[in-house]
Amino acid sequence: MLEIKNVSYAYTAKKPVLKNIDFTVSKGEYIALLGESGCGKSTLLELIYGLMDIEDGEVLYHGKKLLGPKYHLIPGHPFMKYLAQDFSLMPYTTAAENVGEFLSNIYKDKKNARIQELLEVVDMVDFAHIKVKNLSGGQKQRIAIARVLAKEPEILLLDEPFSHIDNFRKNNLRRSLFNYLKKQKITCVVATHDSTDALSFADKLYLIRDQEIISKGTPEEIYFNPKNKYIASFFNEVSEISNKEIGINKEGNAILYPEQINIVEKSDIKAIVDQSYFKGNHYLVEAFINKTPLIIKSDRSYEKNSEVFIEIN
Ligand SMILES: Nc1ncnc2c1ncn2[C@@H]1O[C@H](COP(=O)(O)OP(=O)(O)OP(=O)(O)O)[C@@H](O)[C@H]1O
Repeated sequence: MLEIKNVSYAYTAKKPVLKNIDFTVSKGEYIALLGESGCGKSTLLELIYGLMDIEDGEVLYHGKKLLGPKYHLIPGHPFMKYLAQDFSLMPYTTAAENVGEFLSNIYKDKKNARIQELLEVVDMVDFAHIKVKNLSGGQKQRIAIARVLAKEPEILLLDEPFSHIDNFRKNNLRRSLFNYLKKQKITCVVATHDSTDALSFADKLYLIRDQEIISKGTPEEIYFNPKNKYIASFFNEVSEISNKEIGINKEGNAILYPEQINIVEKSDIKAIVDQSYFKGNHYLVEAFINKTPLIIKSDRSYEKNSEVFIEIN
């Protein structure tokens, strides 16, 4: 078990980056750290990996404190791999050589089979003999993922692992990688600002804002019970409207995803359409109740200024 215990961190005395970060990760679990750019996700991964010393709080693995660079000549730990945003590849050697760099040369066949297996996981078999400097950004990122997997780490820390990969490949790669990690029971902590990296695969999400974890739970728990609009808007378009305006006899506001609002033939709630946006298999209709905007999922578009009736699911 990996334990992050009450970790706080500041690069400079005046500005804390992380405050009281506390969570545990079981073997084989996939944890996603979700937050806006600059909220401290990379810093947290670097602290877990041991690139900086933790003055306040501690990180434990199997109950043993992990120490930072003050105590290690080479920072990091043999059972853990960290994929930073800069990939750290060797540009003048081939993709396959990069993946196999840390594998033993004694059993050549075994080494080559392992490289092949990993190139398959990241769908880069066809590029095995291309020098890394000649690969695209997304291809480099896929090779970097294969490289950190090569020596079967017990813990994998990935910082925005799909940031350079086009949507065309992203879904397949996510499926392939996370299924592989689950099969091998590799514990994984991913830092991302993209909820789609997390929703379908993560066992737990931790949302970070203003240095702290503001929400934690399974993807379903957080998606269906967001504490506020900020949290909900990580996952989807959101509308916030006072309960009274939508006929709910309760103080406060309702936070609604587009699929929770329906346009129906007749109801007591009227809205005026502003725009309809084509989304492939549905439309998002932006409509106003007085001055409050609502984003509604619909199977058709509506003319600007048309009057529609609303029902809340
Ligand atoms: N070496 C450093 N020295 C001083 N401040 C730093 C250093 N590295 C990061 N910071 C600051 O710490 C804060 C958190 O940065 P961090 O890179 O951890 O955020 P992030 O959530 O990973 O963002 P991104 O997704 O853009 O990488 C930012 O305000 C950043 O400017």
